[in-house]
Amino acid sequence: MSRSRSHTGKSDHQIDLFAEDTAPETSTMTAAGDASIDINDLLTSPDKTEALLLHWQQAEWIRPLDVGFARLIRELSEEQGERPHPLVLLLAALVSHQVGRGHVCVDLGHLLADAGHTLSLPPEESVYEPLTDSGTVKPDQPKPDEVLAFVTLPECLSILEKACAVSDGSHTTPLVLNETRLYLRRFWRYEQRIAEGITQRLALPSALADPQSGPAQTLSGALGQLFQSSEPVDYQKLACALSARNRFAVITGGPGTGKTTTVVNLLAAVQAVAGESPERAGRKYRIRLAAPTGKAAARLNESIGGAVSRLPLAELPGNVELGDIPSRVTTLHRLLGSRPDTRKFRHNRDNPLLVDILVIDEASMVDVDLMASVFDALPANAQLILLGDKDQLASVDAGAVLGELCQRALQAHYTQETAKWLAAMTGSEIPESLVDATGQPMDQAVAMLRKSYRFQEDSGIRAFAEAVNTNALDSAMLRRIREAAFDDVILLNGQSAKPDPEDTLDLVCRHAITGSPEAFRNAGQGRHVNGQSLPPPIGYRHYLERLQNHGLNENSPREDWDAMALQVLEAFSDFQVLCALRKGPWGVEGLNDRIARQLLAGKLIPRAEGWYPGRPVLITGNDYNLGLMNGDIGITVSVPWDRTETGEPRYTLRVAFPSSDTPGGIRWISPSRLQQLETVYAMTVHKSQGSEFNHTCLVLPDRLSPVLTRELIYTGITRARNWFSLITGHQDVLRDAVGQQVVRASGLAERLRPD
Ligand SMILES: Nc1ncnc2c1ncn2[C@@H]1O[C@H](COP(=O)(O)OP(=O)(O)OP(=O)(O)O)[C@@H](O)[C@H]1O
Repeated sequence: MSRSRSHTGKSDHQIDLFAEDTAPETSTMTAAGDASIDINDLLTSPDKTEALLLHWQQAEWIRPLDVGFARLIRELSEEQGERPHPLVLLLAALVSHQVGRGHVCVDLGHLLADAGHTLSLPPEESVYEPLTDSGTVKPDQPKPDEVLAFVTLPECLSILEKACAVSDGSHTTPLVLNETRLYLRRFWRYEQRIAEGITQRLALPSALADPQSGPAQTLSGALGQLFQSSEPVDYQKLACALSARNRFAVITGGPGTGKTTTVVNLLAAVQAVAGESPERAGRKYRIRLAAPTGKAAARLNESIGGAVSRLPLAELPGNVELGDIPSRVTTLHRLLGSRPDTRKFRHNRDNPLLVDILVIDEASMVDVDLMASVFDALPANAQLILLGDKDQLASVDAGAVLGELCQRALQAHYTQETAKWLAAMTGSEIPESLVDATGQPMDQAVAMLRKSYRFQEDSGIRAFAEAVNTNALDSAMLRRIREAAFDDVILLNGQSAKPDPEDTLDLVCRHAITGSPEAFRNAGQGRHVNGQSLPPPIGYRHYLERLQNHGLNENSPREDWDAMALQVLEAFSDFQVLCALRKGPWGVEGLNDRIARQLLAGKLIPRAEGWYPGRPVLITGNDYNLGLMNGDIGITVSVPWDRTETGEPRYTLRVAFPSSDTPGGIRWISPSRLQQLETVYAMTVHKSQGSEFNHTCLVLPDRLSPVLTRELIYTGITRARNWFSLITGHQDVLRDAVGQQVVRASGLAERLRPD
């Protein structure tokens, strides 16, 4: 068992993983009192491993929660009369750490091959200037790759298999080992419930399977009416057909590829099939639409109404009426019936939703926990359709469900049988490149939309997003952006490779106020979109001036205040600064502070701290009492509705939020009632998911960090509807970030593969 192998070139270590059986128990070590730790010794006793974990906790490499979980495993093992192997404790803390970083599990093969990279430990604050003197990364700190350097996969698996805290899931243990993946039990269950929900649905027979059957003929007829494209392959029509056939389906596509349009057509088509079905006796399907956040739900609400009103209902079979196609979108939490202080929902296996078809938009934001709850709440034969952009950032919490389900979407991998069926339903041949005789069941339920209808062929936003997404960001593209060769994209400080940080941050503030129309091609003048002339890009001055000059007074009726607040909220959503980080001068905190001070200097706001008229706020946690959801945005307004002791009107501050119940309505909430919020002149790209802004400015810091990834840059760019500006603290950061991809450890794709 003894290993002697130099892995860093610095020293040779010998660790015997089983030495703990004979090693004398030393007194408990505390990280505080132990400056240097002998790497050879770390996996020889639970105490020493715990001391190592405490060191990592003190260095803020791992969370107290991770150490606490390892302790819990130790206690549980000892209660069962087992002295836990130190490696089990170490891995318990590391799995917990990985879950905190969005992974569903730890792949032990990857971990042992490259622990530093797999765990992102030590945390890389910067690759340009290593923070050796910052106090965060201590040179004498034993690193995970050093500690795990002599552990082999077979040894590791053998130790885990013997541990009483670990099982294959067949009985209740806090850790589950599935092949080489180690899970916290809860997350293993989430993944299992999702995989079961999908597999069970994919196996259900479809009344549409025979192209000659009545229902299939109705579907084909309805699709013919709904899609009149002259393209050789209409991918929207194909997606509709595929999703109609399956009780579980995924439609993925980039911005403006017509996900909403497709799903509205799909719902009309399936209602036509229901209307013609003798078994259903004309009874239509009960359909619900949901999105993971209030913001995403509101956006879909806006776009779906238009798409529904354009449906050629009179031309469809099955007497489809407007009321058969839902146009109200709810949040997933509201749909499932969330309850304060518990993760459990009102709707579950025992109390399923009354629904035949559920459509979830922006599904990339749904984590494994919520997705498992969706499957729990759905009746066994209900249809689930996920919509989203597979290339966007994954959910904030653990998992990357949509991304994993769409791993093979680009090449489709449709079997001959699927391709033939699709050709029969849509009337067009499926390209050979999308056909694969070895296609898997999951492949037959995924459709990718490939043409953007929102962005014109010459759109810079579209070209830039595509270049980022395909890792094809070359100097020619960057030059075009820097020189305003596109109408809609500008790199504002592209002249210098490493501009002065203070100058750059000042530039962000000036840009945030005006939107810098002069920097865009033709100063942003003369653009037309869908035949309408587009106003030039704007910044925050626009909404603040609108608020300052509202012209209302004590005698103005409440409806006028509501209408004004709505206009101000709309004006605010015309522009948004996005950034990658939370802390530091380039993060949300630093930029919010700096932009507020600049707005104060420009007399656009009366104060830069605390509550003041014009302060925009982002809700950061669900508040069921107030009916506010994480991601909701409100603007602070001074209103004359309170009275002084003498009965005179007194101006006080209220925060105006768009009403989630009444379209166009406003909820006025006193600042003191708001619990979890932050100022939102700057917002993280993560928080911006599900939102879209007329003009988006993405600020990248002056150094690379692990959060700066291709998915983050792509998500940032695709939040822009008409104008996109980029400001970067270091030009290499953009290139390097595009080279980093998010890979989340999970076993979902593996579980969906047939044995
Ligand atoms: N087949 C089509 N032919 C012409 N225009 C289309 C077609 N499909 C969609 N559009 C138009 O393209 C725009 C974007 O469509 P839609 O909102 O359905 O896309 P989306 O993928 O849902 O967008 P988002 O990225 O905002 O989620 C809309 O103006 C829509 O009317």
